[in-house]
Amino acid sequence: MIKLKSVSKSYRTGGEETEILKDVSLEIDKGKYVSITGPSGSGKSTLLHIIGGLEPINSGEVWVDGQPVHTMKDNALAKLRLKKIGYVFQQFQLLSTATALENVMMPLLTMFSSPQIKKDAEEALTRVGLAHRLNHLPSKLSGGEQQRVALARALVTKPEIILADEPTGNLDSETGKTIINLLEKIHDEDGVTVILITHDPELAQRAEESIHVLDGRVELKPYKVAIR
Ligand SMILES: Nc1ncnc2c1ncn2[C@@H]1O[C@H](COP(=O)(O)OP(=O)(O)OP(=O)(O)O)[C@@H](O)[C@H]1O
Repeated sequence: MIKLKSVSKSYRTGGEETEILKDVSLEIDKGKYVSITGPSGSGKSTLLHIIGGLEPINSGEVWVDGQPVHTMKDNALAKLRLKKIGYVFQQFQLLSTATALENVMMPLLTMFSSPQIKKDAEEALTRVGLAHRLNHLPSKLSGGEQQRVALARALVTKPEIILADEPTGNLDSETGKTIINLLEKIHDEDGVTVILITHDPELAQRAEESIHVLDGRVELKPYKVAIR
């Protein structure tokens, strides 16, 4: 379960404080598929970063799987992220000098011995349909393939939560759909909690619940039947 209790977040730039999230409370049950929508600049990424322990808050509480993210020190946060959370970003964020396989092995390097790392990374890449692209550099892959590598990298640690920040934003709509289909498959098969930021209302409605961010507040609305 992910729980935010009265969370406020502001940024200070040039001596000016801008409040992005105001007294936000919400709960996301384990295994849910949730979309986050809202206008540009409303604070969607900020909210995702707060949930993932990447961004400190000004006040309130953030709980992830019973752990108090708001009070945890950097080391403990890094462990929590590594063990429980997989990230997928709009810009893929792959290491350009490393092959697909090496990119996916990266999160595991601190966790296991090397034969196991390679096997797990190959498995993750096979799962996203890239068994034939293991040794390609990102520059030799299409945008959709790069995002699939990023998805494999997020999966490889067997996370409980996948946070996806507009993963289709840099892809054409058909390629974007293949990424969303994969995310949905992973959610359905592994029971992973998925939180997806999207500007596409059609994609947002495929989730079980949607969080709408507007003027610093959030509204959580259930979709009675996920449209798939
Ligand atoms: N590190 C930062 N320092 C100062 N202001 C920031 C910082 N990060 C984000 N902001 C501001 O906070 C607001 C919310 O940003 P955020 O990226 O969360 O919005 P978003 O809803 O994800 O936007 P988009 O849909 O355009 O990606 C924006 O006005 C942004 O300029």
